[in-house]
Formats: sequence, structure tokens, C-alpha cells
Amino acid sequence: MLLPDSKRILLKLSGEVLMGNEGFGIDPEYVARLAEEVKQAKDSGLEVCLVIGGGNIFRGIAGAAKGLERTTGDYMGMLATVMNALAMQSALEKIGVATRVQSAIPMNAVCEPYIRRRAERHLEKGRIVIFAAGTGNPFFTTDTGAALRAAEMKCDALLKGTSVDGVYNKDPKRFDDAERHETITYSKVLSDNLKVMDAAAVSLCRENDIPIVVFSIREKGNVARVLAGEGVQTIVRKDD
Ligand SMILES: Nc1ncnc2c1ncn2[C@@H]1O[C@H](COP(=O)(O)OP(=O)(O)OP(=O)(O)O)[C@@H](O)[C@H]1O
Ligand SMILES: O=c1ccn([C@@H]2O[C@H](COP(=O)(O)O)[C@@H](O)[C@H]2O)c(=O)[nH]1
Repeated sequence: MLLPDSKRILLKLSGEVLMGNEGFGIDPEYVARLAEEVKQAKDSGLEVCLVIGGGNIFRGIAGAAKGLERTTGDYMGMLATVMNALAMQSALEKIGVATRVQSAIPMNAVCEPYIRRRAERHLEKGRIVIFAAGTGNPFFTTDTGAALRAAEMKCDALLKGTSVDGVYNKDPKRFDDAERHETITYSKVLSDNLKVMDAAAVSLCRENDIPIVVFSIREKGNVARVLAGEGVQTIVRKDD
């Protein structure tokens, strides 16, 4: 196993990936496939916290570029993550996995508010807790929300399933000659300004000594592969 002593993980899934082959929104078939992978992780004996991004629906920064007020756009982005969380909850419950959604922005008719002790109890009971609405604050991302919840819930690792298969020395979508790191320290990610994850998220993980594993969620079976220590990924770890 990649992280032999792991009991509790936080899996952060890219929102962008939820749109599957569609250009926007949620592809239910794709969400169902992801739900199977999340179930496998849980069935392997781990306690699983889940965070899903919102990039398939809305990003505040993109709204701001088109003239929308930034904080309004960010709240819209956070609401997008709640929609994705509900879609994932539905897919997981369809295959018999008990879940709870907790939102950083209270919306009691829709889901639970985030209450750490309550989330703890859900995990003890074998439920998957999906943390929605990021940190609840504008100017952040769901990566930072994931790092924050991982620290609060004392997760042993943060697994970031995204559209690239690891951390490269430069953006692999822009540079064909980009090279992937097998492992890299938090400090190197920060000092080289590598954009695979935002700096606030990396700093939080560094301060709380939470290893980050970056891998591609586009390939079927990769969550199990990563947990088994197989496949392609980058581990972001402690400074030497
Ligand atoms: N050095 C780098 N190594 C790897 N990826 C990088 C690097 N620099 C930039 N990237 C980009 O980072 C992106 C992954 O992070 P991003 O935050 O955009 O996605 P996400 O968090 O998975 O998506 P979402 O916002 O939908 O949840 C990739 O699209 C990749 O092109
Ligand atoms: O704590 C947070 C988390 C997210 N946002 C806004 O939501 C979108 C979608 O999240 P991604 O991490 O990009 O998938 C993000 O672009 C922000 O606009 C936020 O404001 N605060």
C-alpha cells in the first residue's frame, strides 16, 4: 500500500472531470464510474472524506474575467460544488454507500452544515462524508477546502484526483517537454510556483504534515492503483 498506516483519507476529485465527455455540467454515467472507485476505497477498510471541485460548472475567476463581481462569482462557484456533492451522494447511495453531505455554507433544506464532531461520528459509523462549498469563503479554492478539512479531520493523506497524472516541472498541458516528479517536497512546489494546487493548500498540508498524492482521475481504476502504491502519481512530501 502507498501509505501503509493510512486509516482515513481525504479524496479530492476535480469538478472538471465530472463533466466526462460533455462540455459542461455533470455526466451521470461518469459520476457513477467515480462513485464505484470511491466505494472501492471505502471497501478496502479506509475512512473516506470527499471533496469535489466546481470547475465543471463555475469558477469565480472566470466570472470575474467576464465582468462579474469576484466574490459573487466565488459564491456561485461554491454553490456549484454543492451541486456536484449532491450528484455524487446520489450516485454513491445508488450503490449502497451511506453518505452525508456537509456544506461550509449552511443550507439546511439541502444538506447538513459542516460540524467537525458530527463529521467525525459519521466516519466512525462507516459513512462517507462529502464536504461541500469549499472553505465557505471567497478567494479560496476547493483544494484549500480539501486541505483544511483533511487537517481538521486528521486525515493521513490528501489524494488529489485531477486531469493530469502528477506534478510536473511546468504545466504539462502547455509544454510538451514537461517532466513529471515522482516525489517532490512541499517547499519545492511552492518555491517553483507549480500551479497544480494552490499555494494555500500546499502550505496547510506542509504545516500539518499531510502527504499529498496527485494523480489522474480520468483513467478508470486509478484510485485503487494509487492506494496500492501502483500507477502513475506524484507524492508531495515533507522537506528533507
Ligand atoms: N507544474 C504543474 N504540474 C501539473 N499540473 C499543472 C502544473 N502547472 C499547472 N498545472 C495545471 O493544473 C491543473 C490541475 O489543477 P486545477 O486546480 O486546475 O484542477 P482541479 O482542482 O483538479 O479542477 P477543479 O477546479 O475542477 O476541481 C491541470 O489542468 C494542469 O494543467
Ligand atoms: O473555499 C472556496 C472554494 C471554492 N470557491 C469558488 O468555487 C469555485 C470552484 O472551486 P474549484 O476549486 O475551482 O473547483 C472556485 O473557482 C471559487 O470561485 C471559493 O470561492 N472558496
